[in-house]
Amino acid sequence: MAPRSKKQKKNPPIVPSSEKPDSKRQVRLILGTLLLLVGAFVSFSIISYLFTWQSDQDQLLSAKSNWDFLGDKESLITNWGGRLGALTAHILVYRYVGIMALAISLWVSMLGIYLVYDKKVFRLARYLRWVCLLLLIAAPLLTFLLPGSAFSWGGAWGNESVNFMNGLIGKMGTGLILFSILALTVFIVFSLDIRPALRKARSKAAEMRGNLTEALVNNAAAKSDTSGESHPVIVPEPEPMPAAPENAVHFNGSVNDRFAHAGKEQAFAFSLSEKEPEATIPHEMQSPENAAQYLTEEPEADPFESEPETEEPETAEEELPSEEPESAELPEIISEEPVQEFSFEVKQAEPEKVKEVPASGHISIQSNEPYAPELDLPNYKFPTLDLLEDRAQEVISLDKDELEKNKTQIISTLRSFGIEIQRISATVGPTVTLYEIVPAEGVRISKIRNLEDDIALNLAALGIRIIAPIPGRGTIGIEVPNANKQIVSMRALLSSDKFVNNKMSLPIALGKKIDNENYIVDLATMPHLLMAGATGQGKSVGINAVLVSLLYKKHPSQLKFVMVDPKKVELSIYKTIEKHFLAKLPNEEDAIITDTKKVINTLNALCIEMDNRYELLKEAGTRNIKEYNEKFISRRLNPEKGHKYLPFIVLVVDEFADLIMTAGKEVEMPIARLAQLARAVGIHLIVATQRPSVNVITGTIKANFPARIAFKVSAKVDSRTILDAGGAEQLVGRGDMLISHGSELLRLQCAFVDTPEVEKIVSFIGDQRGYSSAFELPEYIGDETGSSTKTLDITNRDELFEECARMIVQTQSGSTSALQRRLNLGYNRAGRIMDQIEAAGIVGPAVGSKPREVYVKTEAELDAYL
Ligand SMILES: Nc1ncnc2c1ncn2[C@@H]1O[C@H](COP(=O)(O)OP(=O)(O)OP(=O)(O)O)[C@@H](O)[C@H]1O
Repeated sequence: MAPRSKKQKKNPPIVPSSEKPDSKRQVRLILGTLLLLVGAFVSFSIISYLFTWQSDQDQLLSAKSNWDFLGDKESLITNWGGRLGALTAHILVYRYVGIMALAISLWVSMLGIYLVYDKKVFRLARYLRWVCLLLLIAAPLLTFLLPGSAFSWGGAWGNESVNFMNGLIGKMGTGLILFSILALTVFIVFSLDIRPALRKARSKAAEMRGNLTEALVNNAAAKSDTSGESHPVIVPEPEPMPAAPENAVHFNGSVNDRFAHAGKEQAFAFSLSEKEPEATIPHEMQSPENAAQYLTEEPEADPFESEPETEEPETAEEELPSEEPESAELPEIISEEPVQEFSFEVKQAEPEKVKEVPASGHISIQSNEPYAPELDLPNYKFPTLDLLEDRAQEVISLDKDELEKNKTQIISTLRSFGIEIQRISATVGPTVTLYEIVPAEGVRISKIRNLEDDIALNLAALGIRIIAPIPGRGTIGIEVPNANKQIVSMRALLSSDKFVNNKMSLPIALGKKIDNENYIVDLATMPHLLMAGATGQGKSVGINAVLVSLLYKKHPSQLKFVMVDPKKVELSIYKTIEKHFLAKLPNEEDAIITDTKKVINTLNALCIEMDNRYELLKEAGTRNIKEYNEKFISRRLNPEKGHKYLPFIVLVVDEFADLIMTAGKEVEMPIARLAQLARAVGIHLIVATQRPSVNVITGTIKANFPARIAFKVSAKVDSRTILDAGGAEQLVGRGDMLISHGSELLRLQCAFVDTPEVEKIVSFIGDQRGYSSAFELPEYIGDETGSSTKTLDITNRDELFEECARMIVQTQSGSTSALQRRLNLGYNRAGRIMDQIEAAGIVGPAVGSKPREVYVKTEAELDAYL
């Protein structure tokens, strides 16, 4: 057959690879593997880019060059393909052809597979045509259809071509042209499919014609029968199947019709034979078997098939339906054209696949892998215990003489006031020893309580505290400071089982109780901490103990600190861990806030963060941060709807009195609001002050800080201000403290951690790879302070603010994506500038994906405004 010989010319028989020169095969194999890997990597990176572009784009665009970006070890890239993946996807998608770049990478993978297998697994030439067509048409179409989208669906090509066409023929014209091209393409593609359908329709018409003829003939015969006359019946040509082979090739449906109806519907066969008079193989079509054989050979003659497949005849033979002329599978089976059409459908399905893969890969809902926030910094190492001093040797042995002396003195003192006791026992703590007495029957406790000062005077010791009675013990306690005080080792606390193996959200090792039990509590349940005490009594050490505990237990992705240090020296040591653990306002230089004005903005930003978090919790149907994060980790929340893993935020204010003195209500109000509400959303406060007066620790503050720590204070009234009870004035200093938590009042010796140790810990953390910048708090644009706040905002504006505002006024389109494209800005920066432009009243609020309304109509108006 002519077509067969043509094919043989086109595709010489495949030489088994073993017969080929080895080196050639090896080169193909290596090249194929390389292409396959490159294609897979680029596809993977592009899919990832769909989800990670927002966070990576700023860094990509701010890098001086691509090489700089690739070499920047500090940059924190979220693309699954790392820096190279992010850059490749960015170039292909953003700078060139948009999401259609995926078609290129898939094609490269196919080419790789082809080279590796050494045979035509895919129809590469045809697919290449498709890729080109997609790149040309789909990119502008996507840009046209998604005009306000921040994501560059059509890439630079899509944007430029649509912009050009918009300018040239307007939006309507662009739409018309694009859709016409689309319709034309679809028509060209589908025209291959229309012909079998047309053929089928024709054959149906012919069949009907045949039936009609037959009916007429029968009718005529019946009439002649009734009239008694006998006329010869003229029936159209009786040849069963006069179809031409070309016909069989191009119009398979009708061919099958033909052999299915062969012998039954002569008129049908006849009608076809009329159209294809040069029929040469009608006999081959007489049986389905023959027809199958015949048909399987036909594709080779298909003039539309540029790359006939060697495997296809087998498939055709397997799938050939024997009787069903209208089988939907028929085109696939017997002709190349339908295969071509089918492959088109597959290609259409490819973008769907792309949609699915990211959905499962990124959007939590479909992935089974729990989300791990630690993967932000997978190589982060927690500080080691050897960074802390080993103070185990400093444990002071119990002085029996001292104990005996104190016991005798207590008994004789009480006796001198007419108080007899039944029993006395002692518990030796790190700083004080607790003597517990059981008074003789009939002794009134109030009598002992009233004698507190006299007993202390008689014992001639500083720091005596009488607890009458000890709640829940039925005894009266007398705390007497030890002559030799023991330093509570932070290292011992942090290595204790209670600290290492607890399930607390924010465990803090505060110190040791009198009975030497480690006091480790969960800051999340406290939920805020107020620390007060006279200067030099151990407040800073206390804050360091809390911060160090958290640093030893939490990963940077789980915890952020907002540090306020009006004294400028206490917390500055933590600057080293800015990129790991600190949070700050956008565009703010220092993460440790020392300026009162900035403190107000920061506190208000925290309130915004709190409100935002409440919104997220509400949307997620959760009641607190724990439930929310659990839901997020188990991938039941969609990050595309703004859900994200929420780290705990701990606000540390070192000198609260100073802030209240300078800013008063402006500071007190947000602090009170945060203290009241922020607990559920994981924002906790640690506020310290050395002036525990009532105008600093106001009723509002006190009411919202159930956990309060008092170091030694100078007067009983201060102790009452802090704890609502006396006792803090009796403390001995150097970390000796009272903690009031709920109804409990406990005496603790604070764990000691020295500044050099903290320095070692923070530099251990700071030396590791961190985030690209500190955790960003929401921007706060003050409005209560009127013009002064506005002036402050102007100074904080992005340097491209004016340029962007001008561009928006010129184009009269408040589109963030346009800012991104034209000024080569990252998503976040463009969004921030747009917010500033909105705050300046130049554009209106965001309305879905549409551009914002522009309020300023002319440049002159804008100049006047600026
Ligand atoms: N827990 C402790 N164990 C042992 N010594 C301590 C402890 N806490 C504090 N000290 C001693 O007390 C000194 C002063 O402590 P710290 O600097 O914490 O006081 P402060 O209350 O912060 O003072 P200021 O308000 O003036 O900064 C420390 O240098 C240390 O020697």
